[in-house]
Amino acid sequence: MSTQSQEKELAAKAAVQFITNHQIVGLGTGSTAYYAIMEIGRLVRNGMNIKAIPTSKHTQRLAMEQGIPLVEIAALSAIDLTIDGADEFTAEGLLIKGGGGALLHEKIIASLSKTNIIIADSSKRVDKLGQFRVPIEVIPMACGMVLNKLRALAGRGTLRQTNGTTFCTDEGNYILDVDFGLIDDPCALAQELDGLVGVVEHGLFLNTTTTILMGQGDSVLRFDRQKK
Ligand SMILES: O=C[C@H](O)[C@H](O)[C@H](O)COP(=O)(O)O
Repeated sequence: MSTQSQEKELAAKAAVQFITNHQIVGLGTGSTAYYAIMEIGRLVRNGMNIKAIPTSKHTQRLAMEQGIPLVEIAALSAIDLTIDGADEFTAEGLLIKGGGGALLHEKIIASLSKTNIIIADSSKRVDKLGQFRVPIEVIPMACGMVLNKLRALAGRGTLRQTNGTTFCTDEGNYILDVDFGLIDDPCALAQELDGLVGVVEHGLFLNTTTTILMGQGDSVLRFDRQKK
């Protein structure tokens, strides 16, 4: 296993220790969240009693394979704890997410969660967000219009493609991956993006994180931030 994978697994296993019996647990999406789902599956098979809510169809399939009991989001007013990955994070708890295209569900689940634990390997830590392009989920017919508007915000976007076809989210929307350079004021940018017609959601997660657990070599570093 590579060092990066080891760091992901270490962070994931450390996060799973925060789960207690009878909790509703949000399950993130991506290669780091994968390790958390595997560990939760193991604990459930050993008798842990929780219900989980997945952040994507992919995670839903994984959780079902692991025998993790699932609950519908419509049945919930709050989620106790969510464990999810990130594409970039700062020690202050600012994130870029959506590299896997699940940002909309992830943001909904994060906003419902009393505690959000982000798990990552050490390559994800940055001083300033923006090296990773910001994923923006858009209504397909509004793509061209949104790309033009983003240019006015100094954002250079490309429509996400996978294996030669346009990537579609679980909701049937498209993703624009947008380069804003290093982002001096993520809150101001998030406000601009929130105001763009045709944008469904964006990958700037600025006030949801409670704690970040980052694998580094053989250890796990913890960064805490209070949810506003
Ligand atoms: O849409 C995907 C999610 O935001 C992921 O949590 C994020 O892309 C990190 O994924 P990974 O753990 O595979 O780097």
